[in-house]
Amino acid sequence: MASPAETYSTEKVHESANFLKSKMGSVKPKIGVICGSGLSGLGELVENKIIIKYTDIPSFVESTVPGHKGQMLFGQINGKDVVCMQGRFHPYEGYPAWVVGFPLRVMKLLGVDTVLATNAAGGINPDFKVGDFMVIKDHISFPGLSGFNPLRGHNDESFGPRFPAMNDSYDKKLRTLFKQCASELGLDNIMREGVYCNVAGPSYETIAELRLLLKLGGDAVGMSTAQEVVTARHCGLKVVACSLITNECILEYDSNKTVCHEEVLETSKQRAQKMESLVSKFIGKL
Ligand SMILES: O=P(O)(O)O[C@H]1O[C@H](CO)[C@@H](O)[C@H]1O
Ligand SMILES: Nc1nc2[nH]cnc2c(=O)[nH]1
Repeated sequence: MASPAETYSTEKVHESANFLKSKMGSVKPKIGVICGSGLSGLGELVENKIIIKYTDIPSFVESTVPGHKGQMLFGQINGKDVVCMQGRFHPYEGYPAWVVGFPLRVMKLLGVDTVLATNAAGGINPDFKVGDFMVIKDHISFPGLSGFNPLRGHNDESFGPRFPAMNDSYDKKLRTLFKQCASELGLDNIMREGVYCNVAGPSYETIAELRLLLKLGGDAVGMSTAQEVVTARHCGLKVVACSLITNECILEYDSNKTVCHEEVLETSKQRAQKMESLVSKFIGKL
């Protein structure tokens, strides 16, 4: 009989978590932060840092994408104990969906109850401008819908149910708090809310694909976050997520513009300070 594809192993998640517990000293993180492309600077907010490279953590893989540092930090942001992933894993790096979600289960075992995920995304909504922030209210995961779901395979009931609901993935109260923090920082003019389309990448989208995403109700597009959110929600973590709109999506055939990762990283660099102030304020209020 054929065996199911390789998937989570409970022992491996516990092994990673136990390794990290032995390194994180007296830090007791209830908050997990994931830094998106070019947003590793959020890690600079962490005080009294303990740094652990992904390559040293059992069952973690390498972060191969420019703008993702590939290390886990423990310490405090604005007085709150946090664990911060400076860099994430993407399916286009060749990793199965469960590997991309693996750190979220590890966070759960470390005591985390709330995850703040950030990402860089292209703006599909024509009202959005480069440099805007978009608090995510929902996602459409094309890989997830077509079988590339991190929960595929054996279900470990100790983490969550076989068929978890996802309609309330992006916590309403946390979204409101996030927007309120943006308001207090005078960022209302760049703060949006919308639907994140998760695509597999690594190629950016064609014009026809982007027009399809727009018609389907997408506001921004990127190659991450959904697998993390599905894994986090499955094991009962609360989620808030924010995209930085790093580039305009080209929807017209006569445009002479294009998109590249350098532009993505450049916009992230320009908005890093604002994102850091927002994240710090938000975490201080959790
Ligand atoms: O989603 P993050 O990791 O922020 O990065 C986004 O930016 C990269 C493409 O420029 C892709 O990895 C895409 O997902
Ligand atoms: N798929 C995709 N990912 C991105 N990440 C940052 N910008 C983009 C984009 O335009 N498309």
